[in-house]
Amino acid sequence: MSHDWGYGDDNGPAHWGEMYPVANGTRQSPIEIIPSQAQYDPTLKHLKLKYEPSTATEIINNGHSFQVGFADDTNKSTLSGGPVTGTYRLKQFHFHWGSRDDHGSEHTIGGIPFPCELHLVHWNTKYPSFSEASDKPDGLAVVGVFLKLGSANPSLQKVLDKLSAIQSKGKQAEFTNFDPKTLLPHHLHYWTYEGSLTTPPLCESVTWIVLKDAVSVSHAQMTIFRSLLFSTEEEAPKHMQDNFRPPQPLKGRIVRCNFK
Ligand SMILES: NCCOCCOCCNC(=O)c1ccc(S(N)(=O)=O)cc1
Ligand SMILES: [Zn+2]
Repeated sequence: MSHDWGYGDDNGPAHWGEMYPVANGTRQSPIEIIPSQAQYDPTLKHLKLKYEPSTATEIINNGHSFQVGFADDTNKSTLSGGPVTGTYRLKQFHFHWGSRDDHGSEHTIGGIPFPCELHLVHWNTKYPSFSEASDKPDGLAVVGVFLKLGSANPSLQKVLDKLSAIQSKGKQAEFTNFDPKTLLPHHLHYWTYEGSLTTPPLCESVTWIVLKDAVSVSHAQMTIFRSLLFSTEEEAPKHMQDNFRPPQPLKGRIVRCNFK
């Protein structure tokens, strides 16, 4: 019987290595980003994100987070440039958040967490599919965006308005005509490093691109995230919160940045 992973005391990040030994590998994510130790790399290109709103398809509560899925059978929504070679297709975006506003992100900046972190997941089109790409060293590119407490975010609200339809694990609803670009800050300055998925199977297949600038989220909006449930409709309700992995050892990796 597979021991389902989660974020509880008995199946959380401290236990993931029992089932997924790569949890103790050499390029695990997230990490603590220390700006003063990042190396400016003038050869890094600007990040090119091209998203077509019609490729958004559905919103799903998968029991660990909620995600907005995209049709990835064409190059309509892609990431290129930045630290990557070639073209990566957008597959989904999702979030990680805390039980209170003083923590919740996966990456931290100088040891400081944010209340929430957005991940936009892309796969390398040199491979035939996301699944094929997901365990290759250059298979995935994830853009991480910090959400900081401030004014309500109208673009995020369009996503949050759908959460009542997917409160329990396994529920999904149609979600289309949404442009993920509206969730990004104006400037795409970034840190980049070689890492992994931050949830099992923790594959060491991710080129991380963490944006320096954050976007806003209000306290009331954070409360909507926490109204989701980890549990199915049949189970005792467990609020979906603290669904983040803490920072992992850098193990000699260099973090580069495209800004001075
Ligand atoms: N089925 C073949 C192997 O598939 C392994 C890939 O895992 C599939 C499910 N997980 C993910 O897609 C997945 C995607 C992104 C992130 S994260 N939080 O690192 O952005 C974590 C997990
Ligand atoms: Zn994530």
